Amino acid sequence: MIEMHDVWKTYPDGTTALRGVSVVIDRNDFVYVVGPSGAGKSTFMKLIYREEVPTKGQLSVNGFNIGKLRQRKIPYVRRNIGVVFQDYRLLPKLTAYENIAFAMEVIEASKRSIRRRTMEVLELVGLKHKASSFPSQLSGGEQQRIAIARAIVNNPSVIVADEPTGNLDPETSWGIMKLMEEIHYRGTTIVMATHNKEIVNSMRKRVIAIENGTIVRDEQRGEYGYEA
Ligand SMILES: Nc1ncnc2c1ncn2[C@@H]1O[C@H](COP(=O)(O)OP(=O)(O)OP(=O)(O)O)[C@@H](O)[C@H]1O
Repeated sequence: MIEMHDVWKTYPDGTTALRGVSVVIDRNDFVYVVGPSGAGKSTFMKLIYREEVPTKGQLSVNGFNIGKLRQRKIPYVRRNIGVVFQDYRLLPKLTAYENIAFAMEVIEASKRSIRRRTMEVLELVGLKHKASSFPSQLSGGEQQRIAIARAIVNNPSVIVADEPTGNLDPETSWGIMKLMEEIHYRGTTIVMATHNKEIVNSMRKRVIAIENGTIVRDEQRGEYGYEA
């Protein structure tokens, strides 16, 4: 569960990106975060995966107070959050398989469980046959599938995805969205920032709209609500 209470974020240069955000995202929610460019969506996401810390207010993820987290607890909390970016961020010198396995090596999983689980998630994203390909040999949609496999390999309770379909054509985007739905169905909370009006309007999930650093709308089975 993610809980924010009157969360503010001002960057070191004085830009205030979030102004008093309060929200509860329950276990197994699927939430789209929408809003104009510069509204604060990425900042909202970065706070959840602790890339940034709040300037003011309370934020907890799975019961951990993110603002006051001790350094040694950070890896433990991060392990429970998978992150997916618009630009995939795969390691170019590692194969698809190695990119995924690496996330398990970092947490010192056993060789046997790495092998088993990496093949399992490759299968889930439909890319077992591309296990030995390098990112440069994969299409954008395939790279994003590998990035999603990497994000879920350690069984996180939450996936935070910041514009995961931003670089993809509509058909490929739909495939990614169906995959996210499948992951959600298997019991993972999904928080996804997106500018994709068509997808938000047809999936009818919870929609949180952020404008100028505040939540202006929070609807179950919501709509995108802006011109694309
Ligand atoms: N590291 C930073 N330092 C200073 N200002 C920042 C930083 N990151 C973001 N901002 C500013 O904070 C505000 C919110 O940015 P944010 O990236 O959260 O918006 P966004 O809604 O994700 O936008 P987009 O849809 O364009 O990705 C903007 O004014 C932005 O310029």
